[in-house]
Amino acid sequence: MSLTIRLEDKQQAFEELRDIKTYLAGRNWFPGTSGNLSIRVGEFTPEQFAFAVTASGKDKSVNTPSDYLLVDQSGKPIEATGLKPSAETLIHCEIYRATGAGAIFHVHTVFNNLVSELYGDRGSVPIDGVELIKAFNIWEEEAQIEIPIVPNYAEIPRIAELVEQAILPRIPGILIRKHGICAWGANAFEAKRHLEAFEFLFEYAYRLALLRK
Ligand SMILES: CSCCC(=O)C(=O)COP(=O)(O)O
Ligand SMILES: [Zn+2]
Repeated sequence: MSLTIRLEDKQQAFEELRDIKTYLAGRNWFPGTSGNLSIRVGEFTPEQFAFAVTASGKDKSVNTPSDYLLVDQSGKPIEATGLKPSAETLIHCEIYRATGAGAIFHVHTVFNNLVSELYGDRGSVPIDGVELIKAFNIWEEEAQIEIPIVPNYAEIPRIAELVEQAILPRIPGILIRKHGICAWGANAFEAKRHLEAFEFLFEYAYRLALLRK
């Protein structure tokens, strides 16, 4: 069966990507062309879906007419284009397949890199009782969560194959060690809320570790 994407759905996804890219660039969360964003478009089954993704290597603090393209569940472009999908598209493919999410945002920040190294050997970042855990729809008092960390490899398929096992049911994100965070949600609004909450919690975890030293 072939994928049919409505023009208006594609345009809406590209507009939403531009808006969130502009906002995150304003927070300086795309240093050195790092980071990538995607929004799923159309019907979803784990075997077949499509998403709009940022093109590889672009300066994400600049908006141009050629910043996004549509790819399928294997990360292959589904329209004729001279653009290359993000080098990390396969990671997005695996997250969509495993979670059915509607949007995935990946950023490199100093705090997410620091905590991924601080807790890298442990395999997850522990967060204990911080109010902002509620941004993940976890409402219990003094909730304790673990944010999973996967190793960083030069070959993206090696990272992608670790994603499914690493994902924890209540936690809408994974850290790639000394690389960055992929956060997701049912839509762009939720993925942004999750990303901001993760970054707050990473700064908190880093500063708390320093205070306790
Ligand atoms: C310059 S950062 C190295 C690649 C990376 O980790 C990243 O997030 C950006 O890659 P893309 O291909 O999506 O531009
Ligand atoms: Zn990256």
